[in-house]
Amino acid sequence: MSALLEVDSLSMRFGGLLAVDNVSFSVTSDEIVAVIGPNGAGKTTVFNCVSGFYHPTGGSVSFNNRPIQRLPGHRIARLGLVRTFQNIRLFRKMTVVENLLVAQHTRVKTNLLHGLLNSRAYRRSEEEALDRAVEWLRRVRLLEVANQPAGTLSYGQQRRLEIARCMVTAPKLLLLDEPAAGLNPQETRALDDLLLELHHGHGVGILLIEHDMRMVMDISHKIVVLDQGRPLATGTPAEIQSDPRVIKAYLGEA
Ligand SMILES: Nc1ncnc2c1ncn2[C@@H]1O[C@H](COP(=O)(O)OP(=O)(O)OP(=O)(O)O)[C@@H](O)[C@H]1O
Repeated sequence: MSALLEVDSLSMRFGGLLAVDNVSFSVTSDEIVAVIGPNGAGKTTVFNCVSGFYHPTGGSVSFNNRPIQRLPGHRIARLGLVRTFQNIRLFRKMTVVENLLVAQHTRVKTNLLHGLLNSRAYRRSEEEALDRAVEWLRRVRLLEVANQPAGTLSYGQQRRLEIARCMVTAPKLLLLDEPAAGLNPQETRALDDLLLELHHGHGVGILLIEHDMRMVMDISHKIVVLDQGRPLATGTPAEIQSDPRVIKAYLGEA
């Protein structure tokens, strides 16, 4: 299967600091790929380069065979590459369902005039957006809290809402920055199931940064290990777990 995301010789320099140094990897729509490494290894910087928050200072990023390293984040999102953040970023005062409706506004195909005239096309697209929101709330088990302000949800629920917010835009690739952070073991297991369902049931490629090694080893097909910005190893969970360089740099510390 050809790669959905191709990261080639990626580098990112901040003044004197080379935060990402010559990193290459790929993700197909058939894969769950994890990026791991000690604190400060450059994981989030790689995500920021891939999702258009930073323009890399070297190398290239292509998505569906199209170079994206110079595109702004919103254009990349429209191509089908969407992300979550380490710190949850929801509209806390809006209700859960409103968060999912807002997320779809770049997608709903109507213009301002249609909206002003309350045309049939506009109403239909709004109805479809609501149907999609409800469907995803059901899948992430948040339907019963649909009308509560997002800020009142538990941490685990907010994490699931963030994923639903990505999914209503029908992405091809989902980037998740520490999705299990702050979750209890039970919630983390539920997250495993959700990610596997997205992958199997919806054909979405997944690239995640995660410190929870149990989760990484259980659900990833491929793991990319970074250390001080540099690529240390890439392989299957079994290969990574038995790689002495990785054990020394990372797993040995855990
Ligand atoms: N905007 C920035 N300006 C300057 N330095 C930065 C910037 N963003 C990141 N860095 C530096 O780049 C290095 C890599 O940081 P990054 O956040 O990518 O690491 P990480 O692997 O995601 O770490 P963590 O696991 O703690 O989230 C760090 O030394 C960090 O201080």
